[in-house]
Amino acid sequence: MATTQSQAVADRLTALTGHRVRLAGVTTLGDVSRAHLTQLGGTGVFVNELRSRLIGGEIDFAVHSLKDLPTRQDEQVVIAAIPPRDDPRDALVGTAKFSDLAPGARVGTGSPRRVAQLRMLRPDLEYVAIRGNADTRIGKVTSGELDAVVLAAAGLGRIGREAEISQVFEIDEMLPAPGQGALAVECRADRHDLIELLGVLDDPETRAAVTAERSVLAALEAGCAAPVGAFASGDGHILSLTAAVVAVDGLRSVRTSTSGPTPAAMDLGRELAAAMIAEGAGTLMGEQAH
Ligand SMILES: NCc1[nH]cc(CCC(=O)O)c1CC(=O)O
Repeated sequence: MATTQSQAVADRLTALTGHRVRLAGVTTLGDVSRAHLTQLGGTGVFVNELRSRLIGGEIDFAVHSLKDLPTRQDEQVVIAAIPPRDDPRDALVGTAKFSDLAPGARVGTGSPRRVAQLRMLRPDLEYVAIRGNADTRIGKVTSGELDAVVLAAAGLGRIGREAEISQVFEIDEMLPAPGQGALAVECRADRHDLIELLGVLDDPETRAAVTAERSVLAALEAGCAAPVGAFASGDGHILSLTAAVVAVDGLRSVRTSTSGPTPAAMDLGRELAAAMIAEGAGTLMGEQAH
């Protein structure tokens, strides 16, 4: 997935600027370790290795899945571009549609956000914690070990396995992770010419949407492993933002929506998070902080 999405960004940059791009593959701890992501310190494990190569000058820019970026920005690097977003939704790869799975069916996902929301929809299924890349996860369905797995539709599209999707969850039933489906193109903060060059890849509408979503996450002081979903979309002027915190038992949730002027995306997220905390979101998250 990382190679495909990096190559797509490289090709687009070449098409728009004429600059040739050479891919430098980087294997991170997150790729090789079998430990659960939460034990490795979250998805920051994918990001830190790339950032240290940027800072060391070994590579000029890095392509990340935006949802894997910690909300606190490292000041030595900047997000020079956020390209147009792919499908932000979650998808089921399985033997049947979600509503048609038999009671007790085994559904794999490593994400507390997904488990919590799936439990709200189908408390009668068994949720199994899994890790590994998309191929490994899908393999557990093919082998019969699991009846279904839930993955990001965008990731499945990037690895050419969208044909195996049995159902795409609507945003209303399953709020995606903040930034899901979007990419971030990062470079060193002192490379002004490069920042300008990479700017051709930026999609302001996507940037505004993911800014609002990530601002909710930051204001809730939550990370990528938190059961927090957020999604924003707009018409270029007004941004609509919905966010939810769901207890992993799937019994309680705080869900709120708001809308406001697109340039105020950051404030919109912050205000929504404050409203969620007032409704008890902090308590819900605190319960799973152990
Ligand atoms: N945490 C891993 C990760 N990071 C980005 C994606 C998918 C692509 C995307 O959301 O941009 C995935 C896999 C998944 O959630 O299924």
